[in-house]
Amino acid sequence: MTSDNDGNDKHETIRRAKQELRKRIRRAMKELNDQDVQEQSSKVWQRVFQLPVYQSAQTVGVFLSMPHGEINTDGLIADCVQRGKTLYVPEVGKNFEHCDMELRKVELDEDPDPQFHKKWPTNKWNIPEPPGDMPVLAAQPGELDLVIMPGLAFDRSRNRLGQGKGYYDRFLARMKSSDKTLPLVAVALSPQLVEDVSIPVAEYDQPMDMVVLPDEVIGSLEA
Ligand SMILES: Nc1nc2c(c(=O)[nH]1)N(C=O)[C@@H](CNc1ccc(C(=O)N[C@@H](CCC(=O)O)C(=O)O)cc1)CN2
Ligand SMILES: Nc1ncnc2c1ncn2[C@@H]1O[C@H](COP(=O)(O)OP(=O)(O)OP(=O)(O)O)[C@@H](O)[C@H]1O
Repeated sequence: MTSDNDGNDKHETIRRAKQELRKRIRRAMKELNDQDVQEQSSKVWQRVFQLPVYQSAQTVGVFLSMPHGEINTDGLIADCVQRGKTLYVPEVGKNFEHCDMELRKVELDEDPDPQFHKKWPTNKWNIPEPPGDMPVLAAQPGELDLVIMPGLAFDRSRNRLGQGKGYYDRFLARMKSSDKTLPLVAVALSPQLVEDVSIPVAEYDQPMDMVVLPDEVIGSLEA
């Protein structure tokens, strides 16, 4: 077999293993009821609020949660607004084939609503996105102090399995062209930590600096 073919086989094996794991974790997340999600989410935010890297970050990339199967980020958003942090949120490209994503600056008024996103339009996954009349300011390399990362599953080596479109992988690759290191803090609920297998990783997958779960924090960061 040629070395080229070996490379293709390897990618195909990784892709299939990722798909299997996504199915399993999506199924496990369906078992959680709304109360489980709320309780676990607030335990995660209490841990995040104590992190020096969070406390010192002025400009933070966050995400606005999907209605189901994910940590609820309302508590995080409210805390950021109350502390006067500048927020950037995902906006996916209109061309869904390209899987392009920007993190866009959230322009808030003098007396901001901590749940501003509740009035925003939603995309095809029911995720709120910035309204058309908000100035389009996309995060540039070096601009963010911290990114709070979504993901479907994580392991103890801080590898991440995303929703499968590569949005964050591509975004982070673009943000890398800056001298400033960008701390990546992933947040997840208990069923999303896989203990029996490792997350399959390809070359473009970046490990997280920290994974914050309801009952523990994996990894560390200097403030
Ligand atoms: N809240 C939140 N916002 C985010 C992300 C995220 O993970 N969470 N993303 C992180 O990248 C991007 C959106 N990526 C997504 C990619 C796929 C699906 C999704 O549900 N896909 C399939 C699932 C079914 C299947 O394939 O089996 C679907 O369309 O139903 C959702 C979000 C940007 N915004
Ligand atoms: N930096 C990159 N440049 C180009 N293509 C990429 C890059 N990162 C990932 N991809 C492509 O994106 C697709 C999805 O990748 P993968 O399955 O690793 O997504 P994911 O990490 O689970 O998703 P996400 O980042 O959206 O949460 C793959 O086909 C992969 O080749």
